Amino acid sequence: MSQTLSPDPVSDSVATPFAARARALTRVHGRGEAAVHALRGVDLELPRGRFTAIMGPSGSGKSTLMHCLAGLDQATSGNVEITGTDLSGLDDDALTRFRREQIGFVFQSFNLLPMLTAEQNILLPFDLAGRRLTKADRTRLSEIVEVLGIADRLRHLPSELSGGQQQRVAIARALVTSPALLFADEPTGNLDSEASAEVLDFLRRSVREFSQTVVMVTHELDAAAYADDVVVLHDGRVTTQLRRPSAEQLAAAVRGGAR
Ligand SMILES: Nc1ncnc2c1ncn2[C@@H]1O[C@H](COP(=O)(O)OP(=O)(O)OP(=O)(O)O)[C@@H](O)[C@H]1O
Repeated sequence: MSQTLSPDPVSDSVATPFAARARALTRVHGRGEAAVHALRGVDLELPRGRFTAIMGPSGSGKSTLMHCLAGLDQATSGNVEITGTDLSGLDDDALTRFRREQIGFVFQSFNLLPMLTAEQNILLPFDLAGRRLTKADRTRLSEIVEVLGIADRLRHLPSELSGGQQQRVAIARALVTSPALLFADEPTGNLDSEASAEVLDFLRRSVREFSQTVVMVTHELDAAAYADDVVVLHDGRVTTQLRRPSAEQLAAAVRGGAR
């Protein structure tokens, strides 16, 4: 496919070079003897327009970190800034609105609504926001579905699509509103290797071709190899940050454990 997506302006790109920033982030689940320290003081800066993978063993805090960064979970202490906005300063309604406008999500289980067509699923964020589609939105939609190779599947229900196609619909839904950040939680966990490669390749293209910022949680070394940066967690702490690591560096960092 030769088509490229046109860049969207990022509103305050001059003001903050980081799409997301966490400072001294802690998250404790439960209390007293049952308390689980899922994050133990995470400092992290995620630059705009890059593809970052978050890796680490099971239970190391990857999902908790992603949920705190995305405003789906509240940190016990510390703070998260997304495009310069401190999430702790927002009340519930403002946080919901902020998430809807600034953040896209892709989940392992696709999370498409089964009774809606692919196109209706992709346009759901506009319905939820009570927003009518502009001409520019329509143009962006056509570009995205063309690049994702699902233009001829828009009238189909999710049950009529393969797993890879369903995940591409989910990615289109996450991208259609031009979010400042796209979070992907094990996006290839339910896909075979061919469909995984397609999905990862598209996530990478969305970063290269229209400056999307993507943060992906994965435990697969092959998936992390598509990222520009890799953040490795062990026991609730960032133990390593790597820029375009080799497969060997990556494997060693994930095996490595806390230092
Ligand atoms: N709601 C919760 N209540 C209690 N403990 C929790 C809760 N959510 C997560 N935890 C604990 O926090 C720690 C970090 O969990 P988290 O799901 O963030 O890790 P993860 O690296 O994403 O793991 P996995 O790769 O298995 O999904 C784990 O010990 C987990 O059991």
